[in-house]
Amino acid sequence: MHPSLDSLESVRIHPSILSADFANLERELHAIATADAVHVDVMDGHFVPNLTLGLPIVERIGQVSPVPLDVHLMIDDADRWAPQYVLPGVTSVTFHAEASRDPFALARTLRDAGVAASVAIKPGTDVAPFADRIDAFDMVLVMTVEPGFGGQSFMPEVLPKLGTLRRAAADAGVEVLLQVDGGISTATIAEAAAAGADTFVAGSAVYGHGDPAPRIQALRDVLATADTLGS
Ligand SMILES: O=C(CO)[C@@H](O)[C@H](O)COP(=O)(O)O
Ligand SMILES: [Co+2]
Repeated sequence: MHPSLDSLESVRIHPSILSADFANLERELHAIATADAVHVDVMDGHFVPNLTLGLPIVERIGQVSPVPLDVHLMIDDADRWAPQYVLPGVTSVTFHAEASRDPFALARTLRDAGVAASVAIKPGTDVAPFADRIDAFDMVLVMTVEPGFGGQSFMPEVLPKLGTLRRAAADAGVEVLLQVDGGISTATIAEAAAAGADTFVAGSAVYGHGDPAPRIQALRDVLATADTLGS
């Protein structure tokens, strides 16, 4: 596993600031200080039909956040842009396989630049090529919604991909984080954990209901009593 991930606990909650109050970002970041990382959704209006934020804002978030940044790039031409997101405070950069000409070469570039290299796959994307070369990545993000928007419904039909990846990692003898993103809540997190996920992004389940801290704890509480890591 990449050294930047060593100090984290075995189950990880990453609130997505996509559902935060963008007019009060610094306050919203401090409100999730009990999380393991903040998930930062970068959307370009091309790869997905939504536009969020880019390099200067991610750079500033990295300067003020009390927790590490888990950057999720939903942008075209990942090969060109992803390395530029290796910024202070950023511990992992996730790019979409569908937006890269060579995901394995890009992962190498990110590792060499000092961050955990992570590839994301949309619900319709075949997991096999990434399971076959699982050692190339420090994290794989299995999207549990179509990327682009927060607040969508969880897609349980993608969960078998997690088992495929978990078995591939065991066979290869490597440690890889398996992240799920989209529709994660107290109602769905246990199912994702049982399927093999260990890193959980939650946007609308954490933000927008008053204090986020009890929302983070509620997700942890469900995991504490759930089957995890595909067991
Ligand atoms: O990447 C994305 C959406 O494309 C996510 O990170 C969302 O921000 C998750 O939001 P919820 O589904 O948890 O509300
Ligand atoms: Co995301």
